[in-house]
Amino acid sequence: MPESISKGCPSPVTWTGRTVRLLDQRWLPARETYVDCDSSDAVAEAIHAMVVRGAPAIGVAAAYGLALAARNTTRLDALAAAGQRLKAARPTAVNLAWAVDRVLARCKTEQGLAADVLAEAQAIEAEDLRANHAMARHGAECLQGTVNVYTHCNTGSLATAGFGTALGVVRQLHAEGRLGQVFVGETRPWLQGARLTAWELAMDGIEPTLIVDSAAASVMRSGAVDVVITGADRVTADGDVLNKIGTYSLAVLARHHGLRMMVVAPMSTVDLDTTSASEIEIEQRPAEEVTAWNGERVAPQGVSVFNPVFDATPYALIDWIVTEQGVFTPPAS
Ligand SMILES: CSC[C@H](O)[C@@H](O)C(=O)COP(=O)(O)O
Repeated sequence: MPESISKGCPSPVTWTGRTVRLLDQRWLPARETYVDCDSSDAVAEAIHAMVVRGAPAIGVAAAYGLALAARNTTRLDALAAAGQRLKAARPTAVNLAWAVDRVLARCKTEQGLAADVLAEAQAIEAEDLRANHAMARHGAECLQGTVNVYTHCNTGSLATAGFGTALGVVRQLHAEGRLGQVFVGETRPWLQGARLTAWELAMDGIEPTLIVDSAAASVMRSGAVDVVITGADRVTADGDVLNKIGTYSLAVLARHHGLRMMVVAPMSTVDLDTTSASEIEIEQRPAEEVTAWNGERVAPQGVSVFNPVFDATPYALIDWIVTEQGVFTPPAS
């Protein structure tokens, strides 16, 4: 398997030397457009607006955002302030704060600051790509024979430095000729599954079966799925998994139907400073994401909306947490 991104899928984040170029994921697959950010604050805004999304990808974008900031200042306190604004763009995926902290930790002196920041951002990007390929191999090794998969959200090249986390395992199974059917949940309200995962897989010649999220239970009951494979936005020290809203429901359903649940995430997603999910801020997004459909209002005016974009799945419901350093399994209960 070549150490590259999947065939044909454009990179979500590109350092151009003058700007951070972001593939605007809000309009995919209908329109392939790019946003050129020329400041760290523009990158922070783009992360907040979900021009770029996916835990590892926002970490890479933030690291390059600091590279932009370091072109305009040699002051470490100014760089740290830019880092704080980047971290505040989205609270749940720990890769964002991890990447900012890692870049800042490298910057001990004002001399050669711009080059140091850029080198660290490039290292973060390269390491993420390598981690994805390692996780793909580890994840596929956990599974025997031909495997029918259910996956959620988008965890592919668009969400990472390339290849993907959960989708990397799907790609690996495909490369080994062991991929059966792949069910992709549409992932309301932002439709990462329908818009992004289905698009990415098609580019690799993998034909997914797209379903509405609420069809998951009956598809599992029909016997068409062997394993649910998702990514993560944060894994706590206790092994709780924060991931796209709906992941917890899928884990409960998988356990009820006797299916396996695999979470695939690089060590940059593992937050050993947090013990359990209850300590983590779950991002809430605007009501309009739920009350409107394709720009048209569908819910009555004034309806109250609760729109958390992540949920927490307890470790006990997970069979494997796959990282580039190896596979963790919960202790037998
Ligand atoms: C590999 S990215 C981490 C996740 O598994 C991904 O599915 C996810 O939840 C991303 O959320 P998003 O809100 O689209 O940034």
